[in-house]
Amino acid sequence: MKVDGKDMRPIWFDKKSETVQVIDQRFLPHELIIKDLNTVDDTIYAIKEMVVRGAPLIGATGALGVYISLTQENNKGADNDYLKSECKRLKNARPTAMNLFWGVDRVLSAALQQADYGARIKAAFDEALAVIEEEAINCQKIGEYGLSIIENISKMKNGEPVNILTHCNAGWLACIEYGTATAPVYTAFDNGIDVHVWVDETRPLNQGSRLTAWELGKHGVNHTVITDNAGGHIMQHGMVDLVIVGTDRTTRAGDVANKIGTYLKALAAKDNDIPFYVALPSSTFDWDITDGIADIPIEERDPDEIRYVQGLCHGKIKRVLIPPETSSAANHAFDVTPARLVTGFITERGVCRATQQDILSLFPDKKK
Ligand SMILES: CSC[C@H]1O[C@H](OP(=O)(O)O)[C@H](O)[C@@H]1O
Repeated sequence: MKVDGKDMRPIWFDKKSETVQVIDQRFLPHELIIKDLNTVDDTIYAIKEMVVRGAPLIGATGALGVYISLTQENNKGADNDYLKSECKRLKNARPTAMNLFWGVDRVLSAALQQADYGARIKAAFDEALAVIEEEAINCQKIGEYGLSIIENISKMKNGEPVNILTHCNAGWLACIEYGTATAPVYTAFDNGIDVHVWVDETRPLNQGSRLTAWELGKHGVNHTVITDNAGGHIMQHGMVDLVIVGTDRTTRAGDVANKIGTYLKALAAKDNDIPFYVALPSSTFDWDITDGIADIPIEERDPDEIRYVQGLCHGKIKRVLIPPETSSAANHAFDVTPARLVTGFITERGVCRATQQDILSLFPDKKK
């Protein structure tokens, strides 16, 4: 996507230095810092500490992590078991996003088909880049399919702004290009449709106020940052026409794991008869499970992410520290929205309702 006139992605292979490079999203929107990933440990750190985050991007980073493992100086010539153990370490970096397992396994499979070590490195590199380019195209298609949903609302409103609420960051920073939840927004905006986005700040790491607001601002999309708890109120007062969120893992029956707080937005949308769509590439479906509440692992992150709230106050960084001696904190990073609260899915193969039958109508190859 273009940022200040320059094409930008959250991850790329720098040909000059022959290094995988990423935007360190922990410093956005204040600073644009680029980080090299030279080792598997660098890659695991980047995923675990959310230097990179967002399901498709985590999958792409894991995919390149397999290539990095093969080219890492002290790994060259390592046997299959060692490569498989490094891939297991990569997959253990974060538990919820399905894309991580999909991306690593896909590149590992491509590599193991080559006996010659040099050919193995090339196969891993080519497959990882294929993952990246396919996910970029998939998000572009999500935008194209989601456009009609926004267009229809715009027509019903005689061109008045379509007010869309989103949670966390499911933008190009979470993917490669376009994003998932933001892809229909960017596509509608680029097609001249008047859109406005309500951006949930998304505590505790503020992916909405830090990342989604930055993205939308750079693209020129009108948006308003709100507290996480304001969503129900603005829905009740007719200020939201549509909710679109991303997902980290969705079951074959349509249960959706996404950033903590998504479930509450889905409940409020249902109560106010507001369409609630989930945008995802097929790499985010977990085809092996149906019951998301029972079977999707929910990441629990360091409670200090709650205890420390960074912000500028009179020019100084102020941290609000909840003393651990007196206050516990629980930091569940995701929740699961049951399919019954989801209006539909926007995928690279089209839009469908949130039922196993409708999902499989788009992905017949996944029928058991
Ligand atoms: C398009 S996937 C984006 C998805 O990932 C985010 O989680 P995190 O920032 O912890 O990686 C959030 O759930 C987004 O919806």
